[in-house]
Amino acid sequence: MRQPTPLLPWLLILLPATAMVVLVLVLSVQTGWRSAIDYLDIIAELVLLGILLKWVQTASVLKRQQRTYWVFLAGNACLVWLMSLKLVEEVSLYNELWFQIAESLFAIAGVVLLSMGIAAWSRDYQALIDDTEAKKNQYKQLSITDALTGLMNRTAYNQRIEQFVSDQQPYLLMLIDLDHFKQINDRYGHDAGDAALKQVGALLGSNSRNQEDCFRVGGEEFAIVLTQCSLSQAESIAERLRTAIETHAIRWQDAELSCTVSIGLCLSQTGESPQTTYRHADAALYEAKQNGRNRVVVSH
Ligand SMILES: Nc1nc2c(ncn2[C@@H]2O[C@H](COP(=O)(O)OP(=O)(O)OP(=O)(O)O)[C@@H](O)[C@H]2O)c(=O)[nH]1
Repeated sequence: MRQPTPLLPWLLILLPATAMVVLVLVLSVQTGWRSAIDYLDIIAELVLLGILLKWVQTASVLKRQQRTYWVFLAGNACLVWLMSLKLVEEVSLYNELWFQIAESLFAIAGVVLLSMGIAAWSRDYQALIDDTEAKKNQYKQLSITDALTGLMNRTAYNQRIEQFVSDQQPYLLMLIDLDHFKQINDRYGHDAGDAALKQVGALLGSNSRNQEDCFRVGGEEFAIVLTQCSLSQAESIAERLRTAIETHAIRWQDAELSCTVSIGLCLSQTGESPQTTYRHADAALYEAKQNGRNRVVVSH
């Protein structure tokens, strides 16, 4: 969007003001000066003029919203013209009909344009607030989302578990780790490894009761948290997930890779810290790895 040149608004205001000063001098010579008391009016009008000019400077913060900015500026210019004419009238006693009409027109135009400016500014401001709010939510969402898989990340996992602990709600933690994942990276390259992580993540997400229950908590490690579910139900879910991954062909370019996972499952105990529950699930996962991988082990 093209920004208005900073000089132009000032010229719009200052040129007529200068013209008015010249007019005052010329008309004063013709009509003579008023009594001293009327100079109070002149001072008041000068103060108002000063305020309006200050407004022009303040309104420059609106430059991003060009239309609003120009409406404000035009409203201000009209009022500056009005004040200038009033000054001329006050100082020089010049009071012809065209002067009165011009003053009225500037007064009406000034008030209408400033009102329109204020309405437009309120709309712009509201849009800015909405935009900021939307961006804040977007950044918040990004901060808890894993960029590769699109699943919730470790931060989101920690927040969720903290919530369970503070609500004293028991939960089942399933730690899922890809088996021999290093070999996929070594054999097919890091991009193939990424593709495998994405596809396994998608599979876990779509097989979870709720996508929000599924997290990527490490390089090739995922977690699923379940509530209102018995240990044996969770074990069948884990078994179902393990089979789904084992039988899924991971597509990478023209190749189809296969991959298995080991799963450690643990039920949190009342008063237990999140770290302890995680350690128990991790120990079960380690056991699954030690016992030959591609299996589910429940922590007892
Ligand atoms: N492509 C890719 N690889 C990753 C990412 N994060 C971690 N890794 C790799 O995952 C591999 C993990 O290797 P290990 O810890 O030895 O585990 P593993 O080969 O799966 O063996 P086990 O867990 O014992 O079955 C390492 O090679 C890491 O470089 C990632 O975001 N993308």
